[in-house]
Amino acid sequence: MLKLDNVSKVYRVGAFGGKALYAVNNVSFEVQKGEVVSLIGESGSGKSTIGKMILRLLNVTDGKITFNGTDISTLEGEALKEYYRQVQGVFQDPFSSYNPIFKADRIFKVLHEEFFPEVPGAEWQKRVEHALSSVGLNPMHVLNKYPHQLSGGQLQRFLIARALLLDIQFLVADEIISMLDASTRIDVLNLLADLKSRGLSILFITHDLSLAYYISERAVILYKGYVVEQGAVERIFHTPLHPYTRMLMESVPRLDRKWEKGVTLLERKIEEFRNGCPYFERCPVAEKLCAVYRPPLIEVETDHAVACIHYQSSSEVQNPLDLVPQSTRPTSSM
Ligand SMILES: Nc1ncnc2c1ncn2[C@@H]1O[C@H](COP(=O)(O)OP(=O)(O)OP(=O)(O)O)[C@@H](O)[C@H]1O
Repeated sequence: MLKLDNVSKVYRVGAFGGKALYAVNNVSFEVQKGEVVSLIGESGSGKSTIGKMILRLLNVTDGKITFNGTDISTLEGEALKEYYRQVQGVFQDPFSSYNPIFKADRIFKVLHEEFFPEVPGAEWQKRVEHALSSVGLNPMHVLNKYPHQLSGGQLQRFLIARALLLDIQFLVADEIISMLDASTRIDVLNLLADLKSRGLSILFITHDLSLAYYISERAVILYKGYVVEQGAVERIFHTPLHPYTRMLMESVPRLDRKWEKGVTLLERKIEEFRNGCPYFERCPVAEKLCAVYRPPLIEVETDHAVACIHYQSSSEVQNPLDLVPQSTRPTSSM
């Protein structure tokens, strides 16, 4: 359904845009119909940039995004409008999507005028009420109110209802539950699960591995714009391979044990680093070679790929400076 092929995004930064910042680097993955794929990574790893490129809010610098086989960068006019009927996004801060001087349900009026001007008002009202009910809201309680009179969870559901009115096939859900309280979180998560069971595909953007495990079938782990691990969420959750994914797993608080270990920060000299593994600075098991060698994603078992030198056989490793010829597979203590 939706496919990213070697997608990169470069921002021009610094004085007069003289420096290139690779926010997303050569990322490839696919989301099938009715599938939820989680895009996981810490702040600044490029998650939102990917979401915005899918929603055509940002152009792709390199590579291609296709939706049902069509390169989305070629869409214009009616074809682009049709794309937005099928692909929509909901973002982290629900309040920022509303203008506080207008009632919250204005988003439905705008949608009516823009996409469905031929539908009579009474019929549209019925559709709005139906969409609100299907996201668990009582139309009587939430219509005709200003944004400040509704909770974050209700506003978030409004946005999902808006997407449903378009009869979308693909939803980009960018950190949509991070601002909600625990009970509302679970409601919105269950709503997403329900939408999935009705055939909707979702790209679920999060920094929280446990949320991803709850909702998705597949996961893509991003670090500094690179995919470091991807595959079936069960495999990643139960057998995380990349040292970064392991660190994320250690950061998940668990009720059955005291939280002792946090983020591993190592004192590794950055001067040593020359276009090597993006995780080199922080990796507890990095070798000298990792400073200069960037490992490709290698499938180590069905539906589980990792980009780490420790999972490549030494013959596959192209040592750019002929520094260290051997690398060994990690032991269970890694
Ligand atoms: N318009 C921009 N111009 C320059 N750099 C940008 C721009 N937008 C994002 N970046 C940079 O691109 C990188 C990726 O940003 P992005 O917002 O995609 O990360 P993220 O993983 O979604 O983070 P968060 O979880 O904090 O939203 C960051 O280093 C960010 O500073």
